[in-house]
Amino acid sequence: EVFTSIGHMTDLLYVEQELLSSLEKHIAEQELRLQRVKRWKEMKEAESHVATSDPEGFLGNPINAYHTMRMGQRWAALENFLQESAEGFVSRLAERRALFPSEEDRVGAARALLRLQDTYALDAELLASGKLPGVPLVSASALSADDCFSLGRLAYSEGRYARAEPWLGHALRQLDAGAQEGVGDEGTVGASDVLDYLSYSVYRLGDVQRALNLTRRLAVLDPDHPRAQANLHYFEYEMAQAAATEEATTDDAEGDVAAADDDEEENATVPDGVEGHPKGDGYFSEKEEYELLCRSASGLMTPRRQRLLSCRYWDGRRHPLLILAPLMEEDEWDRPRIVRYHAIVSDEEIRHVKELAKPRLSRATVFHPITGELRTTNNRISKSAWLSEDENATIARINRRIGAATGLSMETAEELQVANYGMGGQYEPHYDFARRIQDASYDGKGNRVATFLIYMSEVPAGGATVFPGVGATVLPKKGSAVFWHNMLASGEGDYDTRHAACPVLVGSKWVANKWLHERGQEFRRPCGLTELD
Ligand SMILES: O=C(O)CCC(=O)C(=O)O
Ligand SMILES: [Fe+2]
Repeated sequence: EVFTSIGHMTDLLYVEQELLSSLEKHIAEQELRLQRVKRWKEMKEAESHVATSDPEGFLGNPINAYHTMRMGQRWAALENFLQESAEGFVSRLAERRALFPSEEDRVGAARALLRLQDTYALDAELLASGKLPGVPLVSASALSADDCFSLGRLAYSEGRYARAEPWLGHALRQLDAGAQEGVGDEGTVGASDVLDYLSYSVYRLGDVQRALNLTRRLAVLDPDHPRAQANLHYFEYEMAQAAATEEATTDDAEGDVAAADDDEEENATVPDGVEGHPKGDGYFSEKEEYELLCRSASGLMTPRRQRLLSCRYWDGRRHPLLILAPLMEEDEWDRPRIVRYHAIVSDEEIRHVKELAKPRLSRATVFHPITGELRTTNNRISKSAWLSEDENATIARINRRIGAATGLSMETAEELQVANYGMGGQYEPHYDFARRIQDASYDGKGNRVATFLIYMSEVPAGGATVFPGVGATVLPKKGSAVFWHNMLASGEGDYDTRHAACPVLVGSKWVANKWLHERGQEFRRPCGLTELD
């Protein structure tokens, strides 16, 4: 799929550009051909006029009669001419079809939009308009009624009626405001499709009166609609009941209402209370904590703690690479200690690394916590590539700089992992170190003792690295890197290092990870004596 990396999606823009220029050529050719057809038609019209004003006189001329006997061939020639005209372009289109995003991409992209909406609490109408923070005004064209309907239906199919309602409502308003223009069957959603889903969503959200009004509209538009009449009666009945007994609730007889898309039209059963909050106030699940941190740029750093953080020039204890050009080291967080190195890689190096990585990017995988298998999941939406220092001097230079900055041995480090995030690209909360003993040995190199995370792009909106357990937020800044230890000096994993990459709202986020391992660090970072050291 392509939606998981913005870098790969850029190829599509060139495919479209090429198709547009062949379409332009096609249109120019068509215009010439149409002119020929028109001239032919005019000539035939003149002949036909003469012929029909005196049919027998006309056919009395054997030449005219002969032409008339060839009538079939002449029209067949026109038919061929008209048919073959589209062939060149259509076959070009067919060739390119293999490069188009798949249905899996479309659904992935729709899910990404809904995820962005969840994480950043975005209004459907605002998102549909494409006017997002950090986006140049001209660059996004709005989502059509069709698009809004698909997004609403996706949320609906997951039982998320509160999420579905604004999308369906926006689709309906767009349809009411005027028909959409498209070619072929683009833009075919009708108000009755939208009303079908919207009325049921509204009903499930408890607004029976509005569900009734929408269903009335549906019944007028489409009197033979399979669900409209029955639902209409049911909603009317329920309104009457509600008027009779004040405390009548909406969900006591849900089985009688038919939901759009339901195979069994009676006994519609859709999961209850999907949007509800089962937990009491003041309790945040990790996911909520994660989303909260992603929304707030500053994290939970208090001014008092903040004062203890500082920045300094760092020469890696007089490391030869850094003596003349010390790094700017800045504290980002105190516990776990997270530091940032500014300007650790240059724009030129970044350009080069991206170029090396791009053709090798493939969908990132995650260890299954129980089986230990590597697989792709929605928790990690990015593509990545491993770059070896043996094949490239830039990679070798970056690795040496990481060694100098951290003072750790690079002998047991993994290769540089370059990642590019896709639409709504994220990596949900995880530890970088392995928790299963089987995985933690890493072929005798020991566990991932530390992470050096290089930001290779700015991210105009979203895409922060967050640590939900402690409330830390780190914003991507191109050319800088953050560094933390994943393990306590005792050799235990530091569970406070659980972290995540927030969904990218606007931009193409690139990072490079360098994971350093335990072996080789014994004299550089000695063990502690207690479990918590
Ligand atoms: O991209 C980020 O901000 C974090 C990435 C990360 O945690 C990882 O790749 O392990
Ligand atoms: Fe990570």
